[in-house]
Amino acid sequence: MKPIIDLTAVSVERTGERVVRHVDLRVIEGSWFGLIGANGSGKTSLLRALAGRLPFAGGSCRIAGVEMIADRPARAMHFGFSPPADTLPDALRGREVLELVGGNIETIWLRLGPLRGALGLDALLDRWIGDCSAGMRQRIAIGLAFAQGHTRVILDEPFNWLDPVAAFDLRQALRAMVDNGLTLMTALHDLGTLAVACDAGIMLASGNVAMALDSRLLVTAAQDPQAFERQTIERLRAASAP
Ligand SMILES: Nc1ncnc2c1ncn2[C@@H]1O[C@H](COP(=O)(O)OP(=O)(O)OP(=O)(O)O)[C@@H](O)[C@H]1O
Repeated sequence: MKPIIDLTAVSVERTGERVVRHVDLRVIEGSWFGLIGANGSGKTSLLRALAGRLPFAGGSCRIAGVEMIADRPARAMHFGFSPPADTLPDALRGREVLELVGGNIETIWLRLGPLRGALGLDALLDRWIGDCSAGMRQRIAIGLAFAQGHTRVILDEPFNWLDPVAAFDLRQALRAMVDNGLTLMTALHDLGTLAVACDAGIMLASGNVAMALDSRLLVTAAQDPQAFERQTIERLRAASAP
């Protein structure tokens, strides 16, 4: 199958230091691609560059067959991307932030589909962002990534701060949307979600691909998530050993 996102030897620099090095990855349309790796391994930097929030320092980034390595605005237009939850404006209510990004709330609900209930967004519409807990902010931030109706969405650690019920409901809703055609990329720290929900992925270590997690491996992982967790933890430990 032809990839919709095709990165070859991409690099990203932060303050002059190369933090993503010659990474290759391919994402098939209508699939969920997971990135795992130690803190500081480059997941956020790679996702932010793909979403046009940072420049690439080299390589090739083809999206739907079009080269976009040097075109940050085109990449930013192409993907839904949630802002970091702690950067949402305190002085606005949930509804105002969502409508600023996605227009009329009824249209936004249509775009969000099962995420509206999974994220409990109705209860947050009239709440000031400044009065929201970290998990409430996270719910709104995830909603924003879908508010414009993108069919390709990038989420950086979307399960952070969510309570167990919300995390479960979000995972189910995202999986249902992927089964319906959404292409999703997420950074994850939760190996259980990677095993049971993702179709493919990579493990990053010090900005390099330490392990490709292909669909065959993840099908096996879903059958025995505990064994997958043990093996992956060993790989992560080895990959981040000094
Ligand atoms: N705003 C920034 N300015 C300068 N360097 C940064 C910045 N953000 C991250 N870095 C550096 O880039 C490298 C990769 O960080 P990045 O945030 O991409 O890792 P990560 O895998 O997402 O980590 P985590 O799991 O902790 O979120 C680290 O060495 C980090 O110190």
